[in-house]
Amino acid sequence: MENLEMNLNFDFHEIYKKLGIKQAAILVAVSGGVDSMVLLDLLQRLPVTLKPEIHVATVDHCLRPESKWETKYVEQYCKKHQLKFHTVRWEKNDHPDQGVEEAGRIFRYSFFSDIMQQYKIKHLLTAHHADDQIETVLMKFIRGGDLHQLQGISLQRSFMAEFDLSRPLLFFSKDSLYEYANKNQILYFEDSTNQTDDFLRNRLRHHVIPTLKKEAPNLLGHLVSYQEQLADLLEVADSKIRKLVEQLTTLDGYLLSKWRTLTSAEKRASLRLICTDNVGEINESQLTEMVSLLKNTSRPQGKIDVKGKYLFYKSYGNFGFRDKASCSIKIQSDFKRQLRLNKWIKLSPFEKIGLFPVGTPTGEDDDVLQLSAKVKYLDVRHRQNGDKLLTLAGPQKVKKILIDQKIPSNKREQVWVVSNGSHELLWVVGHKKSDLSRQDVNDKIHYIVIYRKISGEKRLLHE
Ligand SMILES: Nc1ncnc2c1ncn2[C@@H]1O[C@H](COP(=O)(O)OP(=O)(O)OP(=O)(O)O)[C@@H](O)[C@H]1O
Repeated sequence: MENLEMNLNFDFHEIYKKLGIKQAAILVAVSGGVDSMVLLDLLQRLPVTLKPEIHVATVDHCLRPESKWETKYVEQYCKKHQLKFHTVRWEKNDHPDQGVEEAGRIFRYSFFSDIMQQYKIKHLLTAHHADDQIETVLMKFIRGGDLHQLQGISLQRSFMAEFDLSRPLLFFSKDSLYEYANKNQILYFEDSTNQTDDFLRNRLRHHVIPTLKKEAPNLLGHLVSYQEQLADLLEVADSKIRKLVEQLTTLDGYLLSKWRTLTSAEKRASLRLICTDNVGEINESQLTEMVSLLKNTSRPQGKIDVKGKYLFYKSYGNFGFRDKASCSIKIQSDFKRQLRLNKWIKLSPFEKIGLFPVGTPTGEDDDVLQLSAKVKYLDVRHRQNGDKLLTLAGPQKVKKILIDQKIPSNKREQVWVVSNGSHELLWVVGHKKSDLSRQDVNDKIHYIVIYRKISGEKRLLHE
């Protein structure tokens, strides 16, 4: 017993030193259970050179009748030991869709961050210990998911960007914490819900972990060693994969031709990271589906529904993700306006088109179609089936022009055209002009049609 206490104290000092907190103010998350009460005791025994200014935070989740007495006990303890105490009651679940455990956790950490902001505290300490670590890793293993999660609970990580969260008891077993508490007559509460088998964590704690520990008394040592190896490998691999993804990235998504030059493992790993960056974690079978879509050279376009919210698309040279909501914004397909001399027509908040006499000044970025006096009627509308562009060589199918220019199918519908009132077009705006409109073909140019994009700044001035 004597040894144990000595060890716990000594190791705790060493670990605390490594955390780099020194004498700064800290917030300790204390539930009143054995783990956090032992942590509080150990913190107060730190040598003066390390001893921080201790604030304590306790959330009364109001889920058990006894929780208010536990909170009261922590408050009295703090008063006796001259520690600053903060508490709050959780009376309303703001995240009912999350499940009570998760919603409680969100509330707890948001309370901690409020206190930390108010008192300018940078460091939060919780009492997670080695058995929590084993339970967490087994739970991740059972539920499946991203390999990074098998690294489990870390000794220290950043928290809400501006703070850090440290778990100095992470290498101590729960048994050693009980022994320490009993030896030092530390009073603590047992959470009655911990005895039930209602939660996966409890089932692992009561039935699985004791059996594993019997087979491997140094279970935690093995776990720590695996986690260290995994952390090293992931750090090296992650930075390499990140570089690959950067090389694939363009303004329009990711470059398919470059992705196809990668090895099989690089293909999957880079795609996995692209998914995480854009839509969060995805399952491996969906990743396989995406890989085969990208590898399929006979289909230049394709899409896959992801999580009901996104579309993973391949479109000629690019691939990437789109929000389904933004893809489903329907264009007004029956839009049709006659072009009248000296009048602009607003096509969208970002673009307009107008018919003007030749000689009208145009801007550098304007797209201009020249017309002879023979033109009697002109309208502007979206592309329709059967549209053909008039050319000297005969009519050309608009669909073919757009496919040849590798315009993705969802963008093809949005293309504007200028027609003479039939399916015969003079201009597929932004893509191809009828050569019948060119100066060398027509006797004399009388009119010009100007297509102008309105930039954000100009748009504001217009509105
Ligand atoms: N009601 C509470 N008030 C203050 N701190 C708490 C409370 N409950 C738990 N904590 C802190 O969180 C640590 C982990 O507790 P527990 O394992 O019950 O929570 P968890 O929700 O499983 O974990 P996590 O908070 O990391 O998500 C405790 O050691 C303690 O420091």
